Amino acid sequence: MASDSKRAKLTTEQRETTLAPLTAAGWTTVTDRDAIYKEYLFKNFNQAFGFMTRVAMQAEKMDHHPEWFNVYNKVQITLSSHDVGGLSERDIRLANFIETASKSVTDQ
Ligand SMILES: C[C@H](O)[C@H](O)[C@H]1CNC2=NC(N)=NC(=O)C2=N1
Repeated sequence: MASDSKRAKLTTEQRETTLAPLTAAGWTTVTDRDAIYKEYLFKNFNQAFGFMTRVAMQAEKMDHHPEWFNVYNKVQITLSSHDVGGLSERDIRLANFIETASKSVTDQ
């Protein structure tokens, strides 16, 4: 049951409660599909790639992977659950992890 709901698309009510803090943090809903998006800017490539490394480890742990694009200090991320064709709890969990990871980026 719990794992079923994690696999299911978010309900309207879940969207209102779980997406609000992410929207406030700069995530937007994608217009042409059921997905969320945010662009992160870091100081340099090292910071961007360090951040991506943390996210990659977590994504692998969760078996839930971002669609992303990186050029130098810019990382553009889209999250969606391909198996259900839209947003699920896994996207919310990964987005929240990504937010935390982005804040702990420091100079190496
Ligand atoms: C076989 C494996 O469990 C699936 O392909 C996983 C891997 N990572 C995934 N990532 C995302 N974003 N959506 C998925 O549906 C998904 N499915």
